[in-house]
Amino acid sequence: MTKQLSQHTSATVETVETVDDLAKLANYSLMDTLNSDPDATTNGDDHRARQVFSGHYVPVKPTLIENPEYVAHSQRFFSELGFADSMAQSADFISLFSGDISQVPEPMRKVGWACGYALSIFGTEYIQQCPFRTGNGYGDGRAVSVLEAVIKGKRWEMQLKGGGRTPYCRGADGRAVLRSSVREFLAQEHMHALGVPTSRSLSLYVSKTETVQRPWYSEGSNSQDPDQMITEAVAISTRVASSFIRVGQLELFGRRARKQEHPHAMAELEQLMLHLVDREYADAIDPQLTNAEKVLVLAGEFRTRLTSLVSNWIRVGYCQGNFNSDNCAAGGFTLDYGPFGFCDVFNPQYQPWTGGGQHFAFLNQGVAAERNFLMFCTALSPLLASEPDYVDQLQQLVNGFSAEMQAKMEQMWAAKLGLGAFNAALFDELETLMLQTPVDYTLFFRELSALPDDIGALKKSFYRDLALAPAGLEQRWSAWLTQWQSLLDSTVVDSSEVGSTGDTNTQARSRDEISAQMKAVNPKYTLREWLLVPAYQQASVGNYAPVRELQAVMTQPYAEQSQQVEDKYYRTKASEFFGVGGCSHLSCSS
Ligand SMILES: Nc1ncnc2c1ncn2[C@@H]1O[C@H](COP(=O)(O)OP(=O)(O)OP(=O)(O)O)[C@@H](O)[C@H]1O
Ligand SMILES: [Mg+2]
Repeated sequence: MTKQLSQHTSATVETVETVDDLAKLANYSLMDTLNSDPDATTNGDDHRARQVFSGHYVPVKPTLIENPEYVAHSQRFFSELGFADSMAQSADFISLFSGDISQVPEPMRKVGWACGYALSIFGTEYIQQCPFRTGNGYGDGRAVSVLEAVIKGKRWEMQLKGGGRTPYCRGADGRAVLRSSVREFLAQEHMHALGVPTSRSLSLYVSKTETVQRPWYSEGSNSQDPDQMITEAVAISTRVASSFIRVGQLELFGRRARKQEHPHAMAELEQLMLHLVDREYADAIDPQLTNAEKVLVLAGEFRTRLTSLVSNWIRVGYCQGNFNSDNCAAGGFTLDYGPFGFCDVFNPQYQPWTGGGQHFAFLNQGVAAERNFLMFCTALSPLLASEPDYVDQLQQLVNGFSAEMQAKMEQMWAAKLGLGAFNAALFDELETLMLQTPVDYTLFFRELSALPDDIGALKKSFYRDLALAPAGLEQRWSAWLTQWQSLLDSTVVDSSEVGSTGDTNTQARSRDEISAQMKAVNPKYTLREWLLVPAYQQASVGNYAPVRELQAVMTQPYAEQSQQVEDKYYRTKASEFFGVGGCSHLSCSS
């Protein structure tokens, strides 16, 4: 069954100026090394919702959006890839990334692929979401990968979101609307600029003529659920990552292997594991190891990445909202910006998605990650069936997750506070004060990063006038600040811990250094929902300037930027936005 891993034989192209240049870099490792659904047509024309019983992928042709119009591309990512900016508005590039791959030059292929995956919610296996009640009809319902390329020595997979129906569409339209595409497009590049691992944004095109209906909120509605159907333009955003393998995908193959659903089930699980190692963990896993050894190292590496991912999310105020196993990338980066949100008010229970439940709330994300890690290990455990010692070691990794998560969280809080070590008493009092006041999470930590002498400057982040707050709150804030200042003064920090200089010498820091270190971990600008709403609303009437302005601001989230930018974007959430559907909470994201 195992096919030869494809070699990185693509040509080297310094600057990619045309789709012809890009085609020269094509190198399809997934299609060439993994198994295609044996029931699928090879031309990818079969878009019916159906069960897919085996194979790692289904060949699928995307369905183009009619009359595509350029909305935005990521200049930064283009530059990292060596792509000429002009390409984003060239006819052949627009065609390709708005879903028409019928004309792509060789060796690019005129067929893309979609993958099946399973779903677990907070550690419970589900098959109910599959229309056939088997799990065989669930997967990329509207995500279609169209290219893999080795660019500057690194392999990238390019995936259209909203690229039309696939066999996993479950009767839905396979489309994404402009609103959700703008959100995901901006969020991915913002997250990258925040220093948090993520899939990246390449491009965003909207159809000038094709629309679909979606439930949504009427203007100013306070309803939890959408109260009307609206007509929205369809769009295709292209996201790019080293792979799109999800924990849920390993689970689909793990479940099949566990239940011996077909003769190749175990081999397919093993192939997928090796493919994951090749795509995401090649630097960390010695190819000479046995497969069972690889599984253990893989799990340890994934645990390290996942715990650091979640502590980073919390550092920047991000709540994924729907952290199911199928939205958890096995490479340990952020994937699927659906009902996500960047918090305004600090609230451990913050959860923008009305359907999400508290288990995916802001400060519960570490526990949700632990459940996904458990499902990751459960999925791989059939590969250790003949190695009881290894099963035990895998279990140890699961048992140790929460301690590693806790350690990463403490490191992160210490860095946000400019301290070399976590101080539980100081943090507990701060958390209580932040909740009681309440405070704006981003503004608070950024103001603190200026090392204020008194609490005056911090009040910019308070959602309540302390004069109207319970007696004693102001004094407690002052006492907290004094205690923090004295810890700061007495602290020496290993500068490598905050990731700024790489210098491992322990040294005393000047106030300027402390402030600079804090500003490097406490962003000034985050992509709050009330900033996104006007941007996608304007985009829906053909004005893309606000999207591009937001993109420019949010791709430099730690920079001070101009006074004008500060006045507009460095603010607490206005009172009229609280409780508003589509702004303070969301139901669906598609
Ligand atoms: N309009 C649609 N047509 C077909 N399938 C859809 C549509 N919207 C969502 N799905 C599928 O439903 C499942 C759950 O949706 P979810 O909101 O997690 O995904 P998504 O945002 O489309 O996906 P992704 O995880 O790929 O970013 C996914 O498998 C997705 O492909
Ligand atoms: Mg998803």
